Amino acid sequence: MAPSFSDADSMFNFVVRDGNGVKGLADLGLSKVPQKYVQPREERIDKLNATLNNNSPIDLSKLDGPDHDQVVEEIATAAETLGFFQVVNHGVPVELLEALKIAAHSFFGQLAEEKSAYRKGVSLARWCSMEQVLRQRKRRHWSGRTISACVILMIVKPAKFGLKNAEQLFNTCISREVALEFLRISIKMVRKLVEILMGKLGVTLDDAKIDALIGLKMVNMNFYPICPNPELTVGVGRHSDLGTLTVLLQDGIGGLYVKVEENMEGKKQEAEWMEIPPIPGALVINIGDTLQIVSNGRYKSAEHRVRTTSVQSRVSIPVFAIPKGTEKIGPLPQVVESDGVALYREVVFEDYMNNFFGNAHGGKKSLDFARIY
Ligand SMILES: O=C(O)CCC(=O)C(=O)O
Ligand SMILES: [Fe+2]
Repeated sequence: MAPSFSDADSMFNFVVRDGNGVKGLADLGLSKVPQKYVQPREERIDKLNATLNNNSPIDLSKLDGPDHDQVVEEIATAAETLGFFQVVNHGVPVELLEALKIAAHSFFGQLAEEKSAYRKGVSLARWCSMEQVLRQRKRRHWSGRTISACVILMIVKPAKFGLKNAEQLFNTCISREVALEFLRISIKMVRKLVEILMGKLGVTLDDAKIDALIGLKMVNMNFYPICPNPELTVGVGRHSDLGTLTVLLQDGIGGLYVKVEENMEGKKQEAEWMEIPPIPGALVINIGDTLQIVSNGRYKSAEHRVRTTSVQSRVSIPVFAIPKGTEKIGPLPQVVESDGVALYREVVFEDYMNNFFGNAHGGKKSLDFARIY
């Protein structure tokens, strides 16, 4: 029998405590989402009012040929304007991308009891409903995700953590080799992109400095169950990513929207939302807050959000490349010198991160923590 959710806690218990996730709600076959998931009008995503980003994906293999400079230009321009672009010929084999998407579906397709082996406090490879993260919020997101910063630690050194179920996770959903390969190639690409973007600022960073910017890697798996009311809900609300760069694998369903605040001439305009459409074989790259700070505002950390879907469940797998907590993050001196002013102060990344996760912030307010002007 379907649970009745007579009070605020009973639904939370069903979704979080009992490990059913939002998927559990979706599986009840509700004809309308519970009120808690209905977003205020200004947060809803109006598909018909959004534009489509029809930029061609950037072909990274051309970095090794005569078109090198043009490709560098395309990358820098995208980072300076939208803060989002897509890449092909990135080195991750298509079969590997497919295996990752299947793994995400198979993880979330497990029974609540099976997934509970990975719940917070039980396993370092943990999964949670967005609710767990967003309990304080008035309105909830129609999605679930694994928080797998620790998965990465485990795929590298599972024994160190004494976690038997790390093996189990990787046997059930994906082989450790596949996950590691994705991480390895993605990070190689991130390193290259950081070098290129820094180069365009006139700065050459040594390996240690690049490591400082991308020292931690987190891989999440996001799951957006079928939703009866995509027009009323959000999969993930407006936010920017906190790190340096994010590499995102999205499946073919679509629903990722980026806020466009400037027109082609770089002038402020009334914000519009633009969909980043799925392109088979491509990976999405976006700039995070850290890179905006380090570049003194030259590269744009893009505000984005995700629509829910009524057709088929959607998965996405972001790799977040972020600094280590102890790193100090601030505008690069060479850039400040040429700009004549520092727009951000130097912050310890851990403080930035605590502020980022500790406060419900709509959009890009997270950057205010470091902003001077
Ligand atoms: O699912 C997506 O397309 C994007 C997810 C996202 O923005 C995130 O995990 O930070
Ligand atoms: Fe994001």
